[in-house]
Amino acid sequence: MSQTRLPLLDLSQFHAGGQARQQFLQQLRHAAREVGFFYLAGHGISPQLEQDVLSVSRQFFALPQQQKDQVAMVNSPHFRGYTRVGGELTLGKPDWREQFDVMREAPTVKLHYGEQPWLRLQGPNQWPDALPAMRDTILAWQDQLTDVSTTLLHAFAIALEQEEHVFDHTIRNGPFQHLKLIRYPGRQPGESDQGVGAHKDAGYLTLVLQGDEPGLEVLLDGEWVLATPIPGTFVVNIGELLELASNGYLKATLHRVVSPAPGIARLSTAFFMAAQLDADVPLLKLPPHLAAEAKGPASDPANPLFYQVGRNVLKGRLRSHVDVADAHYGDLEAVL
Ligand SMILES: O=C(O)CCC(=O)C(=O)O
Ligand SMILES: [Fe+2]
Repeated sequence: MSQTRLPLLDLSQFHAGGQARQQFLQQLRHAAREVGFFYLAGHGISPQLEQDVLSVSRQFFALPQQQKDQVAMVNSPHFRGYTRVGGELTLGKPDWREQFDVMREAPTVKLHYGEQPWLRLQGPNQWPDALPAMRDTILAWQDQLTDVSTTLLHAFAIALEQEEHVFDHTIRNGPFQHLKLIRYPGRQPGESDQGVGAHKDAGYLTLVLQGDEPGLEVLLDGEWVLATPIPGTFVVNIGELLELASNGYLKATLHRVVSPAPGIARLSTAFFMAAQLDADVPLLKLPPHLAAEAKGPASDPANPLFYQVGRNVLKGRLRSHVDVADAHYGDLEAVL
């Protein structure tokens, strides 16, 4: 495994304008095209909020198992709440991490016959009674990460020589937000080291906050490269929606997390932003010099992407959380 650094970009250069902005856009295009991953500094999110999020996450995972299970995801048709170690699958194998999933806080939609099944993704989050401050901290975090992701989406549009607001109609009613608080326990001898198996993310963009422990690895030119945590930065990666929108010009890159050594736990938060559920993936008209390099998205025949965002998101959720699928979507699995 290599220790090579991923590119590091500074978002304050984008806001500064002039030469600094041009340099940022050039670096962004290069990082997203060649690597699919980069560190982001200068994002403007307060270090205090970051500490509060990691602290509430630590407190949550330290709760007695029975209290965590009170907010188990299997209670929620909206895929919100707690998943035990081994409860989520990647490539059909259990991931050795426990996690707490949050999305946009919304009322439940009453589904009528013939309506789109992905409407059922909308609804309330679950929150543990034991941590009354958790809700406000985590929702503030989700909102701030949404703002940073939206700024990045504008920057991507410009970097691809599009109108800055070319993606806005796909997030106008509120992009699809999905936040995970994650804890990777140290592996015991003989146990699997699949913290999370090799995968690409499905949305537009992902922002990962790593605590102090390394573990996130990125596949570059056939080699797993460690994304060493850098304080004050997020790791940003391109998801399959941006790859699809740019006809493969931008790259969604495989990555994984290797479990920490025995006795060490790794904390992270991952925020995935996609287009709103009722959107279709926008297909950009690239200028000829960029289009010449856009060879189509690298799709996995075993897991075809749908251009309809809600359908794509629901398919991903059903594959990852089989218990939720069985409990709440038994009637739909054949359709998807
Ligand atoms: O925990 C991390 O560092 C990354 C997690 C990840 O890639 C994911 O959940 O999609
Ligand atoms: Fe990921």
